Formats: sequence, C-alpha cells, structure tokens
Amino acid sequence: MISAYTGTQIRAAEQPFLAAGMGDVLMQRASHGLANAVVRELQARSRRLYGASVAVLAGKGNNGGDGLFAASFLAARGMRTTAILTAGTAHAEALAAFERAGGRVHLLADSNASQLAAHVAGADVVIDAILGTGARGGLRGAAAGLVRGLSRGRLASGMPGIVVACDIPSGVDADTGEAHAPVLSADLTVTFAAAKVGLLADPGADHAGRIHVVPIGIEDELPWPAIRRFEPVDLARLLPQPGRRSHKYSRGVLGVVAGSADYPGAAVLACRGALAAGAGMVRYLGPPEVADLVRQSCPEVVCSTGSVAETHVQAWLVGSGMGPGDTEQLRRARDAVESGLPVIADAGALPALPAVLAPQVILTPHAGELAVLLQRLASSPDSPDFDPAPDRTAVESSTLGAARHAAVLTEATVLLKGATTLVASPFQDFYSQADGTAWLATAGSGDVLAGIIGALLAQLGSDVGRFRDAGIDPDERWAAIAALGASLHGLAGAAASGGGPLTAGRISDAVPDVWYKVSLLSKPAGRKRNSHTHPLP
Ligand SMILES: NC(=O)C1=CN([C@@H]2O[C@H](COP(=O)(O)OP(=O)(O)OC[C@H]3O[C@@H](n4cnc5c(N)ncnc54)[C@H](OP(=O)(O)O)[C@@H]3O)[C@@H](O)[C@H]2O)[C@@H](O)CC1
Ligand SMILES: [K+]
Repeated sequence: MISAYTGTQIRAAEQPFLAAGMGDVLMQRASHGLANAVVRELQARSRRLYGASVAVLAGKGNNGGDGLFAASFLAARGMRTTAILTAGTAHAEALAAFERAGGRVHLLADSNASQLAAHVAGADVVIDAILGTGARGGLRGAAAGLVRGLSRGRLASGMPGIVVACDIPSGVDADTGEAHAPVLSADLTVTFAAAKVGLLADPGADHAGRIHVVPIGIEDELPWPAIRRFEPVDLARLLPQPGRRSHKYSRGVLGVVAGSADYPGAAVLACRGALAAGAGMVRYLGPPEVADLVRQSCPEVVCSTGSVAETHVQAWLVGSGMGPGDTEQLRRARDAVESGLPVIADAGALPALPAVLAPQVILTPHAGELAVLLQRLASSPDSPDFDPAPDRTAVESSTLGAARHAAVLTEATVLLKGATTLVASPFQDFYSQADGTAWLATAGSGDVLAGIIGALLAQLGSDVGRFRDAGIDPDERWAAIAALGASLHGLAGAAASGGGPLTAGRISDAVPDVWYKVSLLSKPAGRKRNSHTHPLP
C-alpha cells in the first residue's frame, strides 16, 4: 500500500525533529536521496555521470536547499552543475556547499529569464527545486517565465534531458493535486518521507512522472494517511479465493440492470467483466432483446424480465448503457438502491437516483458526469453549498476536491474515473489507483469496470473480517472494494494492451490471468519462485 500525506501532515511530523535541532540532518538525508536518484536515473539510461550537466532551479526555501545540496553531491561525482536562484536568494548553507563544490550560480530576473531558460534547456538533468510543501499558489513573475521558456526549449530540443522534481513539481499543490500553471512536468519526482497527496491526484499526478520516496527518519511520526493506493500485493491479500465447499451462491451473486435498445453491448460487457472477476453467478434483468444478446455472448448469465424484489442477489450493478428514456430499467435501478444491498451505479443511473444515498452505493462517474451530478446537487434544496457548481474543466482541475465533495453531498462512495482513478468515501477515506494504460480510454471500458466492481461487491461486501484484518475500517470497505476493482481493471487493461490498442472485451479476458498472477504474491516464501515464472504484467 502506498500512503500519501498532505504537506501540513508532513510538516507536523517534521516538527519534533526540527524542535530537536535536526532540520539539517533531515535536509542532508533528503538531498542525498535526491542525488542518488539522479545518479540511478542517468545510469538506467546508460548515460555517463562524469561531465553530465545538471541545472538546479532553486527557490529560496528548504526545497531549494534540498536541490542545491543534491547538486553539490552530484558535482562531487564529476557533474557540471549550474544553479538558477529564482528568488534572488537561497538557503545559505546549501548555496555555500554548492559554490564550494564548483557550481555556477545565476540570479534570475525578468530581463534574463528567456536567456537562462535557453541556457539550461539542453542540460542532461534539470532539478526543479523552486517550490515544495511551503508553496502558496504557483510560480510567479520571472520564475513562471523561466519554466515556460524551459518547457518550450525542451520541446524544441528534440532530445531533452531528464526533469527531476524535488519533493513535488513546483506549482502542484501538495495537498490537493491542483496545478497552477506553468508547471515543469517531471520524468521523476523524488519525494521525502512519504508521497504527497498532490502526486496521487490529477492534474498533479500528470506532472509528477514516476514517484520515488526517500525516507528521512520522520516516518514513525506520520498520522493516518490522507490518501492510499493499493499495490498488487494488497490485491493478493484482499481478493477472494473460493474454498473447497464454496458453491455458486456462496461465492456471490450479482444482479445486473444494464443495457438498452440503443446500447445493448454495455450489458454484455458488464456481464463479462463480472464473470471474469469471479462472481459465482450473474443474473441479468432487462429488455428481452438485450437479454437475448447477453445469452448469446455469455451463456452463463441467467436472464429474466422480472423485478428487483423477486431476484435474489448479494449486490447490484445498475446503469451501464441506459438512458433517460429507459423507464423500466431506471425503476429497477432505483429499486436496487432502495433494497439496501451494495450497488454500483454507473452512467445512465447517475442522474436518476435520489440525491442522498448510502456508503454501500458506489457511483462511478467520469469527470463530465461528475460535473452534471454536482450541478444537480447544487440546485437541490438539500445541498445549497458548492456554489458555483463546477463544469467538467473545473472537475478535471480539482479531481480530489470534486470527488470528496460529491461523496459528502451524496453520502455515497464516489469513484471518479480518469488516468488516475480516485475513490472518495462519505467518511472521507480516499484511494488513488493508476495501474492502467492510456489505451484503457476506449468504448466499453467503463462497463467492464462496473462489472468487475459489481462482482467484487457480491463476493466481498459482507466479508467484514477480511477488511478489518487488513487494517481497513469495515465501514470503509466500499471504497476499498471500488479501489480494488479499479486496480484490477487497470492491471488487466495494461496486460491486454501490451502497449498497443485495446478493445473493452479484452480487458475482461485478461482479468483471470492477472488475478492468478497477483494471488501468487501472497504465497509463502518457499513458493515465491512462481512469482518469477509469472511476473505481473
Ligand atoms: N522542514 C524540513 O525539515 C524539511 C523540509 N524539506 C524540504 O523543504 C520543503 C519545504 O520547505 P519550505 O517550508 O521552506 O518551503 P518551500 O516550498 O521550499 O518554499 C517556500 C518558500 O517560497 C516562498 N513562496 C511560497 N509560495 C511561493 C510562490 N507561489 N512563489 C514564490 N515564492 C513562494 C515562501 O516565502 P515567503 O513568500 O513566505 O516569504 C517560502 O520561503 C519540502 O518540500 C522539502 O523539499 C526536506 O529538506 C526535509 C526536511
Ligand atoms: K519542487
């Protein structure tokens, strides 16, 4: 599990060490870790260390101090180092160490920003150490001009060097992931003590590149994380495995209310996702012509035109491929929510459900659907705040804030789909998953995701002990199940894509193999050999 914290949480954890006079020690650990990461990055690209050019953009705070100390260590390994002081001043000891190590210093001004940008655009490594967790807002004035010019220069150069962000890309809000343009997008973010929230939520995550955490010795002081991310080993622990005496009903039955005359394929894809993700049985309710297609594509599914009340299941999937005119299906969707069973509500169900729901209802909007949902809630007399209601662009600019707000207003669990998928529980627990590939942005991908999460709800929804044993509050298990589903969907998509285009049906085809490979990670050490035979995708 990756745990991420707000800048405020990190600063609070640092406080006892700073009070004990250990600030310098923390900075040395951080800057050593940063320098080592730069060395490893160059080595991984088979680039020579000796003579490599390193430019550090250093602000006046401790973030700049980390960058300057790191550059002085790199100079000691024979690299040519240049610093641009973006605030005209810098951390005194770090600057002295940088100069002692032979680094060149330039003071940034409005008049030389474009010239300095051109000067460092060709560097082998650019370290962005302008703003860290102490930032308020984004880059301003000459620093903004420098980053704009540098981004343009790197694009034009054709063979740009590596950008390494120190702690967080400057201009990304460590607490929210909101990005104040301009931001220099990094190939790698070397972050200290623990990941920051802003690195796990878009658009901040878009700028962060890969994330490397450098421990600095304050980790035991960290509180409950602000946001978490499951890794494959967590899936190994949490995904169910049938016992010898399991039968199809005990494994979990999912009811599916999806598809319409216009979008019959959504029902098929949702059912295929559910079957692939281990549901003991899938029961489909819907129009006869859609049911016929489901039967042809998935003969395992039991289809009927009956009601929710007379269908015995452990969880419901509602909404995929449904529109506002599908009156009977929408009534079934509302009945499913009213049953009190766990429900995943997707696409067409989102506008048709009551404003206030419950934690075991998982809403799965993309950014546009979430904007519409928030606009509807803002105009409801029960939810007078969040004014003005955001449009799609506003949701995309503040994904975590929007998901959080929707979860608070609806009292449901909200999964916001995107390159980084966020899950917000109404109790303010958060997950971020980014296991997939950009090729997952394809028609029907969301229907498969709904099917996978639905199957997990049917299998795990009542397994309170499994979550408690994993340190997850049982009340929060709905958010955890949604995040597990997002992770499984991402891993399956990446495996099926193999780096090339993907169709939605192939995502579900890949789920069983990914599930198997993930499950090997939980086997005792003696059998670990298998995990090499079957590496994760
Ligand atoms: N504490 C520790 O022990 C450790 C901390 N560590 C490192 O320290 C970093 C946090 O350092 P930090 O608190 O000094 O803040 P940082 O982000 O460098 O800059 C803030 C400075 O910039 C200014 N400023 C603010 N906003 C601005 C803007 N928009 N545009 C321009 N200027 C702006 C503001 O000055 P002001 O405007 O308030 O005068 C302030 O002085 C953290 O990310 C990590 O890298 C590690 O070494 C581990 C040990
Ligand atoms: K930075």
